Amino acid sequence: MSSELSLQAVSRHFGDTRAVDNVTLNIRPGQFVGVIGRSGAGKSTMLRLINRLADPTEGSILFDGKDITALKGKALRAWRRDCAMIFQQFNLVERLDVLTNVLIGRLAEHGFLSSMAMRFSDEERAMAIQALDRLDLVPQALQRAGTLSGGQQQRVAIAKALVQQPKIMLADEPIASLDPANATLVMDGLKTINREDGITVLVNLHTLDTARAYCDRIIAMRQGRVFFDGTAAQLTDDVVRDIYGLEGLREFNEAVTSTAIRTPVPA
Ligand SMILES: Nc1ncnc2c1ncn2[C@@H]1O[C@H](COP(=O)(O)OP(=O)(O)OP(=O)(O)O)[C@@H](O)[C@H]1O
Repeated sequence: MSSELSLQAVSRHFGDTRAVDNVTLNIRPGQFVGVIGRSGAGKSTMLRLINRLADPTEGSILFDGKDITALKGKALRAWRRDCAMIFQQFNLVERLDVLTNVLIGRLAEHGFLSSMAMRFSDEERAMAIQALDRLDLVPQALQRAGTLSGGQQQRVAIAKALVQQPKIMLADEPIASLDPANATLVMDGLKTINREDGITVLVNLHTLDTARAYCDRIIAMRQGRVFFDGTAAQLTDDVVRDIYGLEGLREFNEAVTSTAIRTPVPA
């Protein structure tokens, strides 16, 4: 199927650690997929393999039928543009204003010289303002990114990803440092983009409630393997207990409560 993302028996080992262990998944275009699991379960490594920040030890990853693990040079840069990544710590240039940070998302389209000069067209500026508008951030457009709250910074990061015009958005624990109100705004932003633009979203989450509320499909990982793959409705405590036993239920609930030990960024 066109634009399907497919992981085929993918593993990534670090010495004796099987960070990702024989994972096979097919993700249809436009799905909103949440990945949950205890710290160390392999969630980040899986996203990093998809956008080629890491390479698999075994297996292949296909998008649109093309093996993305074989891409190099220009083709690899094009894949990274198609597959935007959002990080827990926002990855913005704090001393630059919000609009410029969003425009940086366009640099993959520029040649070396125009990248160095950070020259952007009127059309690109309009695109960046429109992306900020969708995330309710136009009033902050000329403010330095470092002066925004954590939730606002994460929404800027989403706007920056959006102007890349990606086909997939990968988000590695985008709300783990945020308070609940800001976390809701960020998740709402991702959901709107998913619904309105049909962009596939794959998001690592620590809270089961968030996964249930937003995701069409939930994948739980344990020791590098897929431990559960289904809809939120299928993910009742009874189902988890039936399939995985009491130990599984305990692990499931533990897996998603570790947010409490993270330090929130002030709103
Ligand atoms: N670059 C690396 N070198 C060595 N080991 C690594 C590396 N990256 C990840 N690992 C190991 O792989 C396993 C999976 O890590 P990963 O970060 O993917 O888990 P995670 O589910 O994202 O955890 P968290 O929720 O804490 O981010 C862990 O045991 C981790 O220590």
